[in-house]
Amino acid sequence: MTETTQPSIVIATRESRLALWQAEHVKSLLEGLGCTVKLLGMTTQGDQILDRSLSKVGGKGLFVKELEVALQEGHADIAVHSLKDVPMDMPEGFELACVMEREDPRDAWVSPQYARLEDLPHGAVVGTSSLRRTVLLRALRPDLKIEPLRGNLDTRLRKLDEGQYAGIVLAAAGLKRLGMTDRIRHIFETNEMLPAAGQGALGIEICSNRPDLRALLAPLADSVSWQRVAAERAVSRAMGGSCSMPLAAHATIEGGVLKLQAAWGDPDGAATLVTAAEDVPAQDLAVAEALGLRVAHALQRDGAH
Ligand SMILES: NCc1[nH]cc(CCC(=O)O)c1CC(=O)O
Repeated sequence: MTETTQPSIVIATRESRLALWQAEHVKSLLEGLGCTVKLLGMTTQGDQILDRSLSKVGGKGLFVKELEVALQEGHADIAVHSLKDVPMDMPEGFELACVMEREDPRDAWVSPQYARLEDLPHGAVVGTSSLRRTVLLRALRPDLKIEPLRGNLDTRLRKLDEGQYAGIVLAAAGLKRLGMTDRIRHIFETNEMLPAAGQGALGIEICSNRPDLRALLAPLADSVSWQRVAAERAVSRAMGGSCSMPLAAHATIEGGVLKLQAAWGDPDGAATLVTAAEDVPAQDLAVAEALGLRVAHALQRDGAH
């Protein structure tokens, strides 16, 4: 009799509540495919450095480096990431094996007192450390005082509850995943606040020398989400994107049309935004990435740098 061994997978994950939820989510999907799955929790530099803004200390890579080392050394097989936190170009030897079905990509307004941004008194303090959210907030309400807010979701909500801010802006996806939709007062439409490339989407990273995992993970991929995110990430890549750049990119696929919008704001300048939008018939990842490049060039032509 032949014995079939079930694949056994170790997931490297950060230990914030959101990261653990995301890893557990992938774990249960993989178990549904017959795998045995364990989590390997770890702390990254991005989790430890909380007193400085990420754009100053080295950016997105800080949240993924330790996980990649665990993959490389064989302590884990896959890493689950919020794609928003994953650098545009993976380091040599690593790849994105799949992009999964996307949560709501939009930003949420969270405030105990004020239902809408419009309700804030003149000069109110709003918390965010995201340059993108800062320039977009400034475009909506130039009078607001934007102050830094770092830390995981629970830390940010605690700081809000301590009264340091009139309100804060967070990704709707994180709040929804953690069952905290009751904290959301308003979800910004994408024309009010254009989301970050990849926001709300999860990706699974593997070492490129593990084609077995590529095949195993294929059923978890969502083609529509992947094309949208590929277009958005191509804008960031072409702009030299890191989180020290105030850049927004958001794609949709409706009626077979891939539509991409992007915005760039001068971090030190006035409340003016450079925007660009284009669409193409949705086809594959290559078409999505080419669209991203065109939109990035349109931004650059109009003054983004
Ligand atoms: N930068 C932290 C981060 N990375 C991903 C999310 C939200 C979840 C997601 O985008 O999938 C968040 C929190 C936030 O921006 O409010």
